[in-house]
Amino acid sequence: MLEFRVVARDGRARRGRLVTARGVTVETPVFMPVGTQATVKSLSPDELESLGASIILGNTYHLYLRPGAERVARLGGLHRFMAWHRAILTDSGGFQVFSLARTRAVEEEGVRFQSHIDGSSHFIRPETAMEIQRLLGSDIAMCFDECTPYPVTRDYAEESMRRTVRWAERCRRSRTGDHQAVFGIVQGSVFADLRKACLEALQEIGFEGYAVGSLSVGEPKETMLSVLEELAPCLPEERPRYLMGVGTPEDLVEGVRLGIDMFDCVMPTRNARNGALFTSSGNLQIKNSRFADDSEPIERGCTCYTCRRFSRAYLRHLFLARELLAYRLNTLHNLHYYLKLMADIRNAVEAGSFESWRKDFYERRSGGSS
Ligand SMILES: CCOC(=O)Nc1nc2cc3nc(NC)[nH]c3cc2c(=O)[nH]1
Ligand SMILES: [Zn+2]
Repeated sequence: MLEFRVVARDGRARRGRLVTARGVTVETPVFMPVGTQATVKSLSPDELESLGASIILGNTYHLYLRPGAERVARLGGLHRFMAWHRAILTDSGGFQVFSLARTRAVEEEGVRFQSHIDGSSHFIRPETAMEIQRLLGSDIAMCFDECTPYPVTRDYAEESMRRTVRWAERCRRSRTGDHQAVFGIVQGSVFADLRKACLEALQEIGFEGYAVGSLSVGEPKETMLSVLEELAPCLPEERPRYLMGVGTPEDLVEGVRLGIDMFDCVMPTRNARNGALFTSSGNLQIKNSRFADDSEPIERGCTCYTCRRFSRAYLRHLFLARELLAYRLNTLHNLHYYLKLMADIRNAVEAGSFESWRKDFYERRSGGSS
């Protein structure tokens, strides 16, 4: 059973503590680095630990296609396979099937799709998604849902949401792994009444945590925030709240302010590989020629491995030379930035000073008192 306690509140923001059934503690609000193919790209598990990561994401869709869930189970499960002994949340693959797979057909029974790797045909039912996550042995499994694109008509959103609820029922009844919690995913696109109807139906079924799906799928920022503003307070107080696929540093701050506990996003790791680096005053693109002779670190005062040792000039050189070390050093910095941001947010919520911390956060980003 997944334990969760809110230990402090500051407005709608919550400071909480998750303890997985295996006994791993996750301080919330938390950012979960994405480890799509059983690795957070370019980093070792020891480096992830030293960055302070407590929980990472694994992608069911990818691991099902390669190397296969049965193979990972035969080798002792995902934690042992990738030597990561803290917490793992696996997504159900719903989003990947909708965003990655070639040709797909959604039926009541499940989703038919072709692998983006070799074009082979597959059919995933909600029960299959839960079986895959059981074999992987993650600490938190996600229901198989239908991620609704943006924009859609209200009828489409309602039809899709009702299917997600029927699938959630089937997921709840599926056999799950020992010590594995299951989260439901709230759908309903941008329609507040559909979102609330979905949440009520999911609470009827009963889950250990509740995720907000189909956001950060191309909708305007203010639309995402208004959906959250209305929905977040309705999510069960005493259960973890997870906003999927979000987001930029500003999104994390606003998500916490609206009562979200858990976040995942490929941004820090993907941007690192594209040379886009996060700093307190905004992003910098390391390949920019203005850094050619810059002996400063990415960000003065950043305590990450990269900033303690290397100059912007060196990082630009590595990036232009497509040296593998570029991806590692950029990723170490960006993940450090995200994980440190969440640690600062946790301290501010705990101290009851989140609003003043938030004001400083924005001042620094608008080139204020840096
Ligand atoms: C992480 C759990 O994912 C699932 O099992 N289904 C799911 N995943 C999503 C991932 C998303 N990423 C973004 N933006 C980058 N939006 C997302 C929505 C979903 C979703 O509705 N449903
Ligand atoms: Zn740094």
